[in-house]
Amino acid sequence: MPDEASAGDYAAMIEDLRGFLDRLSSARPSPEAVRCLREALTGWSAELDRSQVPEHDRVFGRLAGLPGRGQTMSPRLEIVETGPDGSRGTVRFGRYHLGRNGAAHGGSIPLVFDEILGQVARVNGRSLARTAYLRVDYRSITPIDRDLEISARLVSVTGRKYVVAGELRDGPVLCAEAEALFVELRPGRP
Ligand SMILES: CCCCC/C=C\C/C=C\C/C=C\C/C=C\CCCC(=O)SCCNC(=O)CCNC(=O)[C@H](O)C(C)(C)COP(=O)(O)OP(=O)(O)OC[C@H]1O[C@@H](n2cnc3c(N)ncnc32)[C@H](O)[C@@H]1OP(=O)(O)O
Repeated sequence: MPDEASAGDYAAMIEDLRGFLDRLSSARPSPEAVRCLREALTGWSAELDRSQVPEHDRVFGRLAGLPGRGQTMSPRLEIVETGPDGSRGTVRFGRYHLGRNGAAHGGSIPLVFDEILGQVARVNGRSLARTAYLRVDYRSITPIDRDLEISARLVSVTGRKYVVAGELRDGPVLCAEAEALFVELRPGRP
């Protein structure tokens, strides 16, 4: 993990990256801008090639406490409250997550549910749990570019099995709901 000072920089860089992806996805850059961007990306890929590390030394997605735990794969999720019975927070789907007509892409919604529901299983579990199934019902379109409320609650625990349910809301509107089963890994199982 980075030290405290560089963790702050890393967190800010992840926010910049989210902003960049939003801008890129809603831009029509000129051919010259595309060429420049490509050159810059090629340079940064070469730089990052010099600091590749094994999985357990990665920083991306391992900064618990940061929105989205410091990763950009799923929309920006900020947990406001968490406990053994459940969690709640806010999530913002960016322009990067646009499907069509102002609605978030249907595949980006399970990503966020897997995150928040998985955290509830994790809080309750004795060891790591994996998603066995994740069912999402889309009830209404999920708008991008504004904070939505998301919640997860523990439904049942049966041996190694944790059933967790979640809701995504835009004010009074239920956008989607989900149910997932997380199964605690057997000892020694990768
Ligand atoms: C080192 C520092 C790390 C720092 C990290 C820092 C910060 C991170 C912070 C936070 C992270 C927080 C949250 C994490 C976020 C997201 C979580 C995402 C998790 C995933 O995204 S993970 C990827 C997708 N996931 C898979 O890649 C699973 C592939 N799969 C398997 O790995 C196995 O399949 C497994 C393990 C699921 C089960 O395998 P198994 O051998 O242990 O158990 P078995 O098959 O015996 O099932 C036991 C009982 O579950 C029932 N059961 C099983 N599957 C079922 C199904 N689908 N439907 C209904 N019932 C089912 C059986 O029927 C039986 O039930 P019963 O006991 O009643 O008979």
